[in-house]
Amino acid sequence: MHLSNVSFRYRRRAPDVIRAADATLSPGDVVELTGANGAGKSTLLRLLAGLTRPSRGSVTGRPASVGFAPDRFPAAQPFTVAAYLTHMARVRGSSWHSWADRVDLTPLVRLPLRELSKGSAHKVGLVQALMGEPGLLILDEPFAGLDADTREALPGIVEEMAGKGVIVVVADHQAGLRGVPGVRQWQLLDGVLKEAVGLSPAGDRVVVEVDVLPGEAAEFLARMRQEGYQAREVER
Ligand SMILES: Nc1ncnc2c1ncn2[C@@H]1O[C@H](COP(=O)(O)OP(=O)(O)OP(=O)(O)O)[C@@H](O)[C@H]1O
Repeated sequence: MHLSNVSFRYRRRAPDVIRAADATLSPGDVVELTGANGAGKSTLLRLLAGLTRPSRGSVTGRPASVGFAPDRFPAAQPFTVAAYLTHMARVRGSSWHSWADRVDLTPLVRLPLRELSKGSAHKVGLVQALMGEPGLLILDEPFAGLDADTREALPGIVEEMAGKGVIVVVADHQAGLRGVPGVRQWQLLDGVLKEAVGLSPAGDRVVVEVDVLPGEAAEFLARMRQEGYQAREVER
C-alpha cells in the first residue's frame, strides 16, 4: 500500500493538516504513529482507512478489507452490544464472540450501547475493527481508557494480526506497543510525516536483503519480527 504525496485540508483555503506524505506499507507491518495533540494523527488514519479522501496525492494498494477503531466509539446508538456486533459481523461475514472474549467484553454484551462506560464502549469499537479478517487494521488511541488486563492483551493481538500479514497502524501517545518486535515509528510534526529508521541504541544497523517467494513473504516477515528484527518488504 502506498501513500504518494498525500495532502489534506479540511476546508478550501485552510492550511494543510497533512503535508505531502509519502509512505509504503507492506503486509505484516506494524506502525506506531505519534505526534502532539492536533498534529493530524486521526486525520492521517482516516486517510489511510479510506474514510477521507486526500485533497491532493493518492493512496493506492489499500487492502480490500479495513478494520477501523475510532478514538471515540459512537455509543449513542439504540442497540445492545450483542445486537450491534451481530449486525456488524453479518455485514463483514464474520463472527465477534471470540474477540469479545479476548477483550473481556462478553459479560456486558446484553447491555445497551448507551449504558456502557467509556472504556467498555471503546472495547466495542476494537471488537468491530478486529473481526472479519481485515487486511488493514487501524486503531486510533486504542489504549485510552482500557483496563489493565486488556491493555496487556492488546500488543499480543496486534502481533498476532501482523503475523497473519495484516498491516496494523496505531496512533498511540502511551507507547503501548513497546515490546512488539519490529514496530515502525511514524511521527507527525507540523503536518509532515517522518519515519524514525535504522538506528539501534548501539549505533548504525546493517541492512540485509533476502529473496523469498511471494507467497512466503508475510510468514517470513512475521518470523523475523518475532525474533526482534525490523523486517519489511521492499519494492524492486
Ligand atoms: N472535522 C474537522 N474540521 C475542521 N478541522 C478539523 C476537523 N477535524 C480535525 N480538524 C483539525 O485538524 C487538525 C488535526 O486534527 P486531528 O484530530 O487529526 O489531530 P490528532 O493528532 O489526532 O489530535 P489528538 O492527539 O488531540 O487526537 C487539528 O488542528 C484539528 O483542529
